[in-house]
Amino acid sequence: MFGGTETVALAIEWVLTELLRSPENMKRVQDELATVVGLERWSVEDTHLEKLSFLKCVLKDTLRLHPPFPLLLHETVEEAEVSGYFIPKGSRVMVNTYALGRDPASWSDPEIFNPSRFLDPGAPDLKGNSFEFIPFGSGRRSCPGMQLGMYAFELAVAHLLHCFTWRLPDGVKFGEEDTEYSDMIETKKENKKRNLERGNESELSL
Ligand code: HEM
Repeated sequence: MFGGTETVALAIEWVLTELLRSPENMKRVQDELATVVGLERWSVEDTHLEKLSFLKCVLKDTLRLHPPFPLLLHETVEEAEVSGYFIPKGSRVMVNTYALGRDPASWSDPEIFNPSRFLDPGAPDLKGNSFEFIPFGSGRRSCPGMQLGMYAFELAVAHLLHCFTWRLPDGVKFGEEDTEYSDMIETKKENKKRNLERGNESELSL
C-alpha cells in the first residue's frame, strides 16, 4: 500500500514545497503549463505530458532531494568485495539514496533545488543506470511501479500547478518553511505548522 500511494503523495508534497521556496522555478513551470495546456481549459491531457519538459525536470530534482525511500534495504546473496571491503554473504546492506542525491562529488550545489540541471542531455535518467540518482532503486529489485508512479506524479502535479496559484500560508515567512522529515524510513514531511486550506488561492502546509 505504501509503495503504490504514499510514495507519490510524499513526492507531490515535496514538489509544492520546493516550488514555493523557489518562485522563479514556480513561474517557469506554470508558464510552461500555460503555453502547452492553455489557460482556457481545466484538464491536462496525456498528450500534453510529453511536451512538459521543464515539469519533468522539476519532478526529477524533487526526487533527487527527497527520495520517498531514503534507504534501500537489501541482503547480499553471495560474498563480495566493494572498494577493498569484504562483504560476507547474507549481509544486510542499506543503500542511502538520500545521500547519493546530495553528494557534492556527483552534483553541483547539491542542496539547491535546481530543476534545470536535468535539462543537460547528459543528466541521469530514472532507470537506475546512474547510481548517483536512484529514487526507484536499480537492477532486478528496482521499483516495478515506476512508470505508473511517474505518470500519477506528473499528472497530479501538472493539474495542481495548472489550476491553482500557490502561496505560503499567512504567518509563514520565506525561508521559514517546514522542511523536516518525520523520520528516515520515508521522507514524510514533519509538518509541524500544518495549516492546509483549499480554494483558488491554495495554501500548502509549510
Ligand atoms: C514516486 C513513486 C515511487 C517511488 C519513488 C518508488 C520507489 C521504490 C523503491 C526505491 C523501491 C525499492 C527498490 C529497492 O529495494 O532497491 C520500490 C519497490 C517497489 N515498488 Fe515502488 N516507488 C513508487 C511507486 C510505486 C507504485 C505506483 C507501485 C505500484 C503500483 C510500486 C510498487 C513497488 C513494489 C511492488 C516494490 C517492491 C519490488 C521488489 O521488492 O522486487 N511503487 N519502489
